[in-house]
Amino acid sequence: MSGTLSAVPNFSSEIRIIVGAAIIADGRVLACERSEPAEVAGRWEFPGGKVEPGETEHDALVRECEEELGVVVEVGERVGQDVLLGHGRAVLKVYTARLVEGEPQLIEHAEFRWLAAHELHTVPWLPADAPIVAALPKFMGDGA
Ligand SMILES: Nc1nc2c([nH]c(=O)n2[C@H]2C[C@H](O)[C@@H](COP(=O)(O)OP(=O)(O)OP(=O)(O)O)O2)c(=O)[nH]1
Repeated sequence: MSGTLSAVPNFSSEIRIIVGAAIIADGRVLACERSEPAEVAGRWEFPGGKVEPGETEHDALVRECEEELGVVVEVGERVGQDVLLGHGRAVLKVYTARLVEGEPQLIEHAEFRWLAAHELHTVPWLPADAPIVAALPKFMGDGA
């Protein structure tokens, strides 16, 4: 060991990518209530999670929607910009998606709701989602 930190992989500088799916059907988006961990339980989010090593963002979205909701989705366009999370240690990227197989099941979430554009403010989103929620209506068509 040289005693310098340069020989040690600096995991702290790695930025995790979190992907979220804004699943849209008939002008409504699927909002999901987190059941855990305690700090975020009761807050609402887009289904999704961390991109695993070797996985594309697209693959991660498809996998997370299957794990969390039991559905197959087709991934569409980016919604809004990257949102920094955890003091810059992670970045949230949200994409539109549409259901191609199955109906959402409550597997990991406490509740879900299909919200029209004018109802987006009716649930307490995770704070980081605010700019994404603001950008969403133009992707939702005429469902208000
Ligand atoms: N899925 C998702 N996560 C979000 C959103 N907004 C937001 O701040 N987050 C944060 C909450 C968490 O700190 C992190 C995602 O972590 P997660 O626990 O859902 O990821 P995961 O499913 O891969 O988790 P795990 O299997 O490793 O426990 O991103 C959002 O809209 N969707």
